[in-house]
Amino acid sequence: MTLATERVRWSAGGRLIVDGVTLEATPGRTLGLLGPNGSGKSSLLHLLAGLRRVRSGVVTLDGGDLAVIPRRDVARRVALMAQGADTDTPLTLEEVVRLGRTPHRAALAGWTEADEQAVEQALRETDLLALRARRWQTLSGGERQRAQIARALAQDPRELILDEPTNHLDIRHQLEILALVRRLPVTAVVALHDLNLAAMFCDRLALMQNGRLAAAGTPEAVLTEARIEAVFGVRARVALSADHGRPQVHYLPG
Ligand SMILES: Nc1ncnc2c1ncn2[C@@H]1O[C@H](COP(=O)(O)OP(=O)(O)OP(=O)(O)O)[C@@H](O)[C@H]1O
Repeated sequence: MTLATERVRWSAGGRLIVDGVTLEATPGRTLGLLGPNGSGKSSLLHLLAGLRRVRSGVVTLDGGDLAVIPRRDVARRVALMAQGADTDTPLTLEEVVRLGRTPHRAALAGWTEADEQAVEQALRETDLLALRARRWQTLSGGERQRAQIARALAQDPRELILDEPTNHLDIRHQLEILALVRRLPVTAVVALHDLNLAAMFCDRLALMQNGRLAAAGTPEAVLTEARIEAVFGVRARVALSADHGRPQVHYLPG
């Protein structure tokens, strides 16, 4: 068991933003969250991370109501890399990644070997060892994005929630980061805009539309031509890739 939602609703600004979503992540697998701009993906991810309270319904972690689990216990389990979390900090890249260890450290306790190893591993896996001493302000958008992912990995979560983790990355790093997420022994929920990358790297997909779940299931089941047109308003041809066997979307003009 891991993260799940049951008929979850959340509203803001007098509007229902997440409207009755029931969803279950599969332990150890990668769930991709798709949907047009403003369809409620980020809002749902914040609910899954326990950073927002549902208006009705329930978010569960291992079957228990997330809202009653102490914040620190949730932070030891669930890491969220949010969109637009970037700040102008005077810290170095490595110092930012080390912040990921905060939920695991007792008050006044020193830096441990386990903390050190988690940070080293996170820097290695995100290809950032060479940049560790760089000041945050001097990093490119993509380098910062990889550092935010490294910070989430240093948290050593069992549930890893990523909101568009690849939108600033070059194609090699997009492929590497998504392959890494799939390879890690975590339950991952990842919001993505690239339907082809989602199909390649996610075990299951959930498609949001106007705050509701329009479809959920395997990439083949979710990414049909009719659904892409209905949800995104885009005509497309979908074929199984001869190289990796997953659906690949070819967008059609007009
Ligand atoms: N705190 C808030 N107050 C008012 N409206 C909000 C708030 N948070 C989100 N919204 C609105 O809710 C809708 C869904 O936003 P959300 O960020 O969850 O969508 P999204 O699917 O992640 O979009 P994108 O693909 O553009 O990142 C949007 O219309 C947004 O403006």
